Amino acid sequence: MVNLSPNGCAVWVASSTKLALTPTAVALGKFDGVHRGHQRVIAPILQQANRENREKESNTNYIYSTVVTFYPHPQEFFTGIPHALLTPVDEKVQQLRSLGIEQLVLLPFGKELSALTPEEFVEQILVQQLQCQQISVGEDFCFGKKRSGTAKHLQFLAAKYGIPVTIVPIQTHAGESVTSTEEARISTSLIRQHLANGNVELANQLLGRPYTLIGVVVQGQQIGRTIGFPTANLQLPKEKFLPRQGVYAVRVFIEENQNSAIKGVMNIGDRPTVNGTHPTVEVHLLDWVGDLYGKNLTVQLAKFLRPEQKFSSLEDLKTQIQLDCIAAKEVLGNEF
Ligand SMILES: Cc1cc2nc3c(=O)[nH]c(=O)nc-3n(C[C@H](O)[C@H](O)[C@H](O)COP(=O)(O)O)c2cc1C
Ligand SMILES: Nc1ncnc2c1ncn2[C@@H]1O[C@H](COP(=O)(O)OP(=O)(O)O)[C@@H](O)[C@H]1O
Repeated sequence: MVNLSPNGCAVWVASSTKLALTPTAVALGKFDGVHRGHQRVIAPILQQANRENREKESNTNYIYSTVVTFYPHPQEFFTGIPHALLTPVDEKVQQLRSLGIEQLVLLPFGKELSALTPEEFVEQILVQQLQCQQISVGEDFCFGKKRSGTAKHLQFLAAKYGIPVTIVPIQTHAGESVTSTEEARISTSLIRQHLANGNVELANQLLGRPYTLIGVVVQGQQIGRTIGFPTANLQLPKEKFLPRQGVYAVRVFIEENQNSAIKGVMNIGDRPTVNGTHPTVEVHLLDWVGDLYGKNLTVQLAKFLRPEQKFSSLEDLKTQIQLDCIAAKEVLGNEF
């Protein structure tokens, strides 16, 4: 599968090593979120691939900058419980493409792969199948049966094949409440925690970009237009991690218009005022009129404004949404 960007650069997505383009310079990990820490792990293989490629005259030895990850998420395989993701596959591909990665290899994570010893993983997957020339991992990377292989172990095993391994130190951030290195560690779980608490600004800092929801607009109950606030209802990938329920100030991009942001307010919740039964994600675009059904929206979260409430009338809900729009304009006002 090839995923093309608007400027024509492509990411080759291989659902098994058999379909991978080789030889490779590999960054190994789960990379959910493609956050600032992940970006540091990915950087060395971009440099390596570029250097090697410039030196090579013929295409036969072209080294593909490749992210190798596991699918489904190993936690899902071990617990049997669906694991929500900050970046489902399509969004991960988008992020990797913007970093300059050429290939994403999804290793099917199951009984077979999880039973490989570290030695077997290196020999079969990295050396034989991916023809790896260079590897980069985070300091806390674990691999192989029962997670028995460490980054240092990988370095030792790969050296036998002459493959250099870069071990990237854990990236930390300096937050106000941070008291230990562990608390300061930039991690997918810390970002999830901030999002679950509505701390969007902190999550965005750790990601190195705004947390984003990408989905297609579907029909709702058609009540929005009757109160003067039509809302585009988003259908998201089922595994997408949702932040705290409530109302947010957001920036919205319609389809391919990635350069023109529209201010908006978003509600994530069950809509108790209209006796909603399931959570929905809906966005009202400020000072904007048009048809969005079937369109793809990219919604960047800027700030959590308030929790969802049950109002005694639609009129009260409308008054509150008017206040939400004012609050959102204040948050987003000077930015575009
Ligand atoms: C900014 C904003 C804030 C909202 N806040 C609430 C809320 O606090 N409580 C609630 O029950 N519904 C809330 N909603 C959801 C509305 O109930 C919903 O948009 C309305 O019922 C229209 O739904 P429809 O798109 O299915 O027609 C909010 C929607 C928006 C856009
Ligand atoms: N400013 C706007 N923000 C969001 N959607 C809008 C806006 N103006 C028009 N629309 C259109 O109105 C639809 C939402 O109207 P609404 O009455 O809430 O219906 P539904 O319940 O189907 O979402 C959107 O899907 C979009 O096509």
